[in-house]
Amino acid sequence: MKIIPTEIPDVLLIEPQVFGDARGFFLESFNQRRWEDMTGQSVVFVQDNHSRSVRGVLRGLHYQLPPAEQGKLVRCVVGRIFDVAVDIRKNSPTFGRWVGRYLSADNFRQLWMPPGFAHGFLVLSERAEVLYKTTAYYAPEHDRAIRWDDPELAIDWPLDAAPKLSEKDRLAPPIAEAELP
Ligand SMILES: Cc1cn([C@H]2C[C@H](O)[C@@H](COP(=O)(O)OP(=O)(O)O[C@H]3O[C@@H](C)C(=O)[C@@H](O)[C@H]3O)O2)c(=O)[nH]c1=O
Repeated sequence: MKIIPTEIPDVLLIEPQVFGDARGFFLESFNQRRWEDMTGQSVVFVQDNHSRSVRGVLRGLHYQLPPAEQGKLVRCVVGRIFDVAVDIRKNSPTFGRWVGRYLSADNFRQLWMPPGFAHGFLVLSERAEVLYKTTAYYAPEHDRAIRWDDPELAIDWPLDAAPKLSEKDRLAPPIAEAELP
């Protein structure tokens, strides 16, 4: 497992070791002891999520307010996505900044964002299946969204057409009007 820092120190790109052979491949998608040794942080995941989306779907930017804030470890096991983490911690020196990385079934990369980040992704393949572990349970009453195309965030989504959004995401406010953690 390799940990690659990003422009935002708390957001990490993770490359698991992949053991390929004539049958296919094997990898450890998460190993708590190795994670703690390599990041120096302890983490407890309580929920695993799995979504499938078609090309052009954009889910996000989502987060949960305290006491239900979620750290997320995200990977894409079918297809390819552009995955984004936005720092929405009001007192953070990187508040409002974002990290975007391509995650795919071919590169096996994972993106880690701690609690205090909004998360979203754009699907770049015909279909994509995204799996992510979270450090807190889903809590609909604390669930919030920020608009994906907020000019203040200026996320450089690799889009060639208008994205397909949920109703909730279409109506999401800009960060300046959002209730933040
Ligand atoms: C997120 C979530 C949704 N649901 C239900 C609620 C709803 O009926 C249905 C679809 O929910 P949503 O429209 O919120 O799903 P989605 O737009 O995929 O929401 C997800 O987006 C990505 C970007 C994230 O980071 C996640 O944390 C989550 O917010 O699934 C759960 O039961 N548990 C969950 O953890």
